[in-house]
Amino acid sequence: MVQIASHSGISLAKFKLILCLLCIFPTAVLADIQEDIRNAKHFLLSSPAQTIALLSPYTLDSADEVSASEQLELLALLARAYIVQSELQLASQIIDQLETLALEQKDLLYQGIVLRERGAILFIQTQYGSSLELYNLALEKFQLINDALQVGLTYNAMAQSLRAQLQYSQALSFARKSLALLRESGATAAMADVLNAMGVIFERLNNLEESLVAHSQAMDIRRALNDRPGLADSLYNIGEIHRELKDYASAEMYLSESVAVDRDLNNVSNLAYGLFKLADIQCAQNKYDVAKANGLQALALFSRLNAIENVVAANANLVKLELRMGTYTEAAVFLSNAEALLTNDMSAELKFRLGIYRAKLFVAEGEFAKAELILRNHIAVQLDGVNVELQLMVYRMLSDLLAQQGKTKEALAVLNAHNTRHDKIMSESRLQSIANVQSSVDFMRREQQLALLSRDKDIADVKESKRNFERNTVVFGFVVLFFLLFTLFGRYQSRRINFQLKQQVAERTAELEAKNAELQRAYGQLQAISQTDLLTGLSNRRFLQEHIEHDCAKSIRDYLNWLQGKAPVPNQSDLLFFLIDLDGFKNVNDLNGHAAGDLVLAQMKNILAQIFRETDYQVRWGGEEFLVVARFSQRENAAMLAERIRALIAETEFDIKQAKPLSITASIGFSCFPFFTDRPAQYNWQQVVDIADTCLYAAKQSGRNCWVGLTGVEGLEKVDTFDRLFTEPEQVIYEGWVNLYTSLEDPRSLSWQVRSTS
Ligand SMILES: Nc1nc2c(ncn2[C@@H]2O[C@H](COP(=O)(O)OP(=O)(O)OP(=O)(O)O)[C@@H](O)[C@H]2O)c(=O)[nH]1
Repeated sequence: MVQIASHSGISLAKFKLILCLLCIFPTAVLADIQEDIRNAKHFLLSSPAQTIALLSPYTLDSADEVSASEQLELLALLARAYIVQSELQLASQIIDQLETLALEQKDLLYQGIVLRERGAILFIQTQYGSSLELYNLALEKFQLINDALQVGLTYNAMAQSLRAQLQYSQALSFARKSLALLRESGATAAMADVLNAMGVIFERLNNLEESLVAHSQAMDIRRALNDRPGLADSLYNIGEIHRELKDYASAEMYLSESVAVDRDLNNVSNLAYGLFKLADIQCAQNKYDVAKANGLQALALFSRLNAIENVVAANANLVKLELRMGTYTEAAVFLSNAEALLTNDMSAELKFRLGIYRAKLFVAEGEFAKAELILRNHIAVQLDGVNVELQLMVYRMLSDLLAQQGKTKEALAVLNAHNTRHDKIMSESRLQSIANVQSSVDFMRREQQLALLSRDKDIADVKESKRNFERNTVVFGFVVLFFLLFTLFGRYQSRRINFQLKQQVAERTAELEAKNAELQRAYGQLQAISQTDLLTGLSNRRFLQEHIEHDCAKSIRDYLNWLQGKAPVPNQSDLLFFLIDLDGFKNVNDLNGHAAGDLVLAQMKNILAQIFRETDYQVRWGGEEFLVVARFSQRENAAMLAERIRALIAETEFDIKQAKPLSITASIGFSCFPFFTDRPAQYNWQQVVDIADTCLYAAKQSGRNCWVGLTGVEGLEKVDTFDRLFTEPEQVIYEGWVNLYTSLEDPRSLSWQVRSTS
């Protein structure tokens, strides 16, 4: 199965080219390295020589453009390739380089790989215990970096080591762990290798059915991956199991396919082994012709490969075949060929077998003594490593031979020796079992140590996660605090904005209210202006018309309440209407100028203010005529007020901005609303003004500087005398419909103007 490694000419040329490119195009070199590593991996199992050829140039000192990680990867690949090729010395040298670099780089992965590959070398050197220790150390490294794939691969290596130490159940347990991890890592090809190893272990445990299952699973994977060399291996292994199960037909079928694949692959070595086994199986089925043909082909191939021991073994099988066929001459030829090539360093069992065949031939030829000598030598040597069955068979052959010669006693002695040997072998087997148990205990102890390590790691992990939790809690706390502060800040901002907004709204509202008030004021002013006489500052007619109706209504209400018995006699419910007209005003203008007349008129406000309340209506009724309404007063006060007006005007010295002040008099006519207190709504306020006006006229007619007033008399028949007041006032006064008031000493001197009704 081993191929001879050689550096191909192409690779060396490539190496030189790389050295050139290293100086000129470092990036191109890097690309080449990557490609070479990829190709090297590809060839690793099918053609490790190719892997070595591709990667060796990079291990030289001059190749310093190679990065540390690439150097680690290619050294590991190279080491593996040398191990596959069984070039253990070279492999060790590469592993030393790999170790130096891995330690330098503090790279746990490659430190683990170094340990595992050293373990692999020890395994090949059959130092299984030591290899297992190294695998354990490698395992620790891979567990530290939590690399499931590498742990899986290492478990498989450990399984093989344990299998070699005949600790099959432990081996199986590791193989299963390996399988689970590799499945988890998706390393399908490696899984096939483990299944293959499991198949072998089951075979050793004599659990051939399980072995078949494992090998079949490996075969399925390899078929799916189109791994032809792997498929050939699986087919070979399955064939072997069937052979052990003595299901030769199936064994023949699988081995035939294995042979076909190897023939396709031109894998001469494997083909030779396949044909060798196939021949043996066909021999067991008594298919001597095909068996011989295949056996001869195997012999030819082994010869071509110069695999001398295998050539001897192939000859030995042909001897067995010929012996079974009874063709002793051919058997003798093959046996002579084998014996001619046999050397001391060859397998003890092979030598043993050849001895047995030679003895058989001697027996066939009647050369009993020679046969006996060989058999006795075989018994004396009792070679280790020789198949037990073969060893015991020698006893039986010798016993038979002696019995055949009538040497019954000796035959019995040999049989006894056979039994002793049998017992010894059994006892050795027991000792081996004890050794296995001891080894198992050692393993268990190691596993316990691993479990402790793992527990310590778990505790450390828990502590770490506690620390992480605490740290995360603090971080979380900060995050929460941040959000809290953020929310509070948001609220503060929102409140601030709201406050500003409220403030702005309040300001705007205040502004609006101020504007409104201003507007109201302006409107009031406008209204006041529109209802004020500009010259005198007194109200105008419009003002009176606006307000007087409301007062009249109240007055009427008050009197009606009294009349209806709802209230006592009203004493503050009369509206006293005074019409004041300046006397001879035309003369004022004429004599002093219009401006002087204006000055006189303007000073009337001050005079009226001295007599009337602010709430009374003081109106410039027109020209030099004024109307004053004393509101909610008593009609009994009217005459007194009229007199006060007259007197004050008469005694006032009007400043007309001339040398001398001006004196003037006024005539006053007055009346009251309601005119009749017991029929308050009979005359409206305009009618009352008309009555006052007729009174004023009478005062004018009666000499001026005096006053005249008329009020209705209550308790009379409700007769309308209004028109008559203008047409025949004196008659009405006389009839007693009205009360007459005047400042004239003799009311009879009053001169009434009589108007016609229209
Ligand atoms: N300076 C001035 N004179 C005015 C104003 N309004 C009216 N007059 C004048 O007042 C005078 C009123 O004259 P008349 O109606 O004849 O009455 P009088 O001269 O006062 O005579 P009697 O009323 O009969 O006493 C007119 O000459 C008008 O021009 C005014 O606002 N300013």
